[in-house]
Amino acid sequence: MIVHPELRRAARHAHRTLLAATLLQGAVTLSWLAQAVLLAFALAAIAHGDTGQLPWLLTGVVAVVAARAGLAWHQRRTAARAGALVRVRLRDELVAHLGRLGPAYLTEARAGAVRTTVVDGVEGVDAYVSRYLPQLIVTLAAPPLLLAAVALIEPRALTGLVPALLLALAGPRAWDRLLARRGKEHWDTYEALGADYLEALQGMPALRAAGAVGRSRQRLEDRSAQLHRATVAKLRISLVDTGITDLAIQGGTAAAALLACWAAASGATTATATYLVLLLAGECFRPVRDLSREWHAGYLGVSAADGIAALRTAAPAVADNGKLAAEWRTPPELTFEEVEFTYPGAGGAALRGVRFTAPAGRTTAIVGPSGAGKSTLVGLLLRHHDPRRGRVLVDGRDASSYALSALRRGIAVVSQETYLFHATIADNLRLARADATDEDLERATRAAGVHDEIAALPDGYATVLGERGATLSGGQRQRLALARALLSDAPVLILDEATSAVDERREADIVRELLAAAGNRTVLVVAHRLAAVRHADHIVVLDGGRVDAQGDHTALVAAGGVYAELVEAGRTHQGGLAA
Ligand SMILES: Nc1ncnc2c1ncn2[C@@H]1O[C@H](COP(=O)(O)OP(=O)(O)OP(=O)(O)O)[C@@H](O)[C@H]1O
Repeated sequence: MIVHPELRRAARHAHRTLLAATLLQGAVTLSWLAQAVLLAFALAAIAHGDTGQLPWLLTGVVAVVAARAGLAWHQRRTAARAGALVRVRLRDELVAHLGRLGPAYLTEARAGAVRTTVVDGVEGVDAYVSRYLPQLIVTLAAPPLLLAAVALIEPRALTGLVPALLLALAGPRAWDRLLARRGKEHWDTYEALGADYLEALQGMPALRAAGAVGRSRQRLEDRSAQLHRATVAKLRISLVDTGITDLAIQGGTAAAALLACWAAASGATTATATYLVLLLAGECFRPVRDLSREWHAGYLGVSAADGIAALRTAAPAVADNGKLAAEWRTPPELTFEEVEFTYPGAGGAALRGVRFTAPAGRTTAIVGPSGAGKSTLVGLLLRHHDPRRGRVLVDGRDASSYALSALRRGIAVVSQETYLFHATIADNLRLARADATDEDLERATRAAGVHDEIAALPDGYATVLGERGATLSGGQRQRLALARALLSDAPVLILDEATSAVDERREADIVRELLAAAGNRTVLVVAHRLAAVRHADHIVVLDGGRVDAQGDHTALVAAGGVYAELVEAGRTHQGGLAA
């Protein structure tokens, strides 16, 4: 009888429907009671040889059985509706919260574990809330009423019934803590197995390339064995629990029967009362037996409850207290003011005293060696994290003063790791703007240099892509993602290594086309390869988390320093390739 606060909270999503399901469950229990009473009277009538009332009594039994069939059907439907409501609302809530947690959360949590919680865990909550909870309430309410009825007929029967009922209900409580702990251990192992499988499936090409498929399979086998052990440990406790309940039920029913027979044999009670006690004693334990059955269905929900609570209450990396709507009349200016940032748990700062302005409606390039802090800057602009010191200003206001969703809607990002979904090319593009026309799609794909390749496919824009765009080349995936970003109306466009998978010959052309298509948006281009950014209005050179220099290409080359070194390294690389 574990009632986890998270599950109680989930039940509130469908409290009316659940109340109806519980009342119907109560009505089903009452129908068993009515049947027992009618049968007791029928048996007593047979014992007395008084068969005149038998047809009415037996017709009553048939009517009760028919009514129960109808009530049980209605109860199951209502409970299923309540379960579906809870499932849908809880999943919505979790997915919305995941959106608030943003990508920063998934750098710590494992995607497969989150998937297991949101999919399997919520299914378990459905079973717990829709089947176990109504039965629990009925089990707590019905036996006391039945005991009161038995007390009125034959009080001596209570000496067998009450201790047995107390043992059946309270006995397994001694195991609750252990049961909850085993359930949690089982769930943690199940989550880890889900996470390992997802990672192994997604990383199959890397595993194969590294010749590590066998080792990965061994790891999955070990995890499966671990899950098996956790399942057996959980089952062992659960079976002890069920065993005690069964023992108490059998013992209590037998004791009540013996007492009732003894009372009848000694002439202390009538035949009707004896039959009534015999049948009602059985009914006292029916809800307990049903509860034991539903417990097994709802146990998964109890095991998953901690994980669901942890995900639902996980604190986002940034607070969403801003109210501004991010509706800029013209594309905004972006300013970094003495920005300092250290990743949680990292040894050193990723950015130190970064200060520069990306002018409104112009293109600013951010360049620098690997690890210089370029992507971190983009993350701060999108508020995946907030700076430890300093400010990021968008259109002159602190980024944190905008509502988070509005700020992120105003900034379209194409990063090195694009994400395309298992859907048609057109659907993937329309993620950015659901009402985009076919002409809008074509304009964007032309600017991103991918229209001709799409048009050459047998199904053109209706081609269904493999998961994560697996049926396209890396360069094609990136260019589709670029087209998608162009389609959005966001006034700020960020290209974070967005053309890294495109061959260098095409990169400069694509960037030129893109910037023309971007119109007067404020554009930030993060790039390793300088050919793509040399024509930017403004170039900021980052090194070791600091701004090393800024200006235009000519001035930066003339000044020497990191930028000139990067240009030189690029030339050497091209020379090496050409050689
Ligand atoms: N999630 C993280 N947790 C801890 N440290 C991080 C995290 N992400 C990045 N870093 C560290 O922050 C520093 C800046 O990383 P960042 O990704 O911003 O560099 P970058 O200039 O974009 O590099 P690249 O050109 O290789 O993509 C690096 O030292 C990196 O190791």
